[in-house]
Amino acid sequence: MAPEDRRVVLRAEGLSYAYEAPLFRGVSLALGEGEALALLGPSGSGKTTLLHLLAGLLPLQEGEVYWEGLPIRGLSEAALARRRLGFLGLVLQHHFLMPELTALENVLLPGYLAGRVDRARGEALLERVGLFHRAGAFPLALSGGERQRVAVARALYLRPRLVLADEPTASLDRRMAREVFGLLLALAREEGAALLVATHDETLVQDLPKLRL
Ligand SMILES: Nc1ncnc2c1ncn2[C@@H]1O[C@H](COP(=O)(O)OP(=O)(O)OP(=O)(O)O)[C@@H](O)[C@H]1O
Repeated sequence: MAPEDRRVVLRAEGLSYAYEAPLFRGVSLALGEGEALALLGPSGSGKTTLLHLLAGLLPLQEGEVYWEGLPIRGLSEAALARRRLGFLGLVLQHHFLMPELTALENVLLPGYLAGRVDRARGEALLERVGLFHRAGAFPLALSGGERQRVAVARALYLRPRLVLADEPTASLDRRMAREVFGLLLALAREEGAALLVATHDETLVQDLPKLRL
């Protein structure tokens, strides 16, 4: 690994993707420690597809993705899953919380998968997103904004180097969208995680560098 790659958390070179027809061509990007980048584009432009390629959830067609300098092409599903655990946090449009687990248990869930359960860390994150008092609540009893805040806390729990967020506030009203978005940005910055966030709402990302599809 070249020294300059150590601080580049995520790099993509010449990504092209087609389903039946070409979707995007030659997309390249680089994200350093603690940097944030907004991914913009109209509905159907391929934002979700690009995030899935960067997350190693969809096989690459053309181009390469590097996680901290390591090319992910050719890694097995098992190797990808193992590396993803400590490297990547995901926040999706739908919260994907487990309904049978409490808010705190949902935050701790990646810890169970990684064999690193730290209740105090989970509680501190819940407190940071303003939900310590809801730690024992089940997702059904939470508002949409509260669920997304739990999802943000869960994504940061394992101290990922990279957070990928796909329209994390699309299901929320304006005020709540601003609040959740602000928390996501602040938490990623505090934790030193690189953040790539796809959104169709330019007003949320005025201050961020932008990549347009
Ligand atoms: N598995 C698939 N098979 C075929 N076409 C697909 C598949 N997944 C997505 N597409 C098509 O690729 C295009 C891009 O989809 P994608 O979800 O990546 O875009 P997007 O920019 O995230 O859109 P949105 O903002 O509406 O979520 C769409 O036209 C979609 O119908």
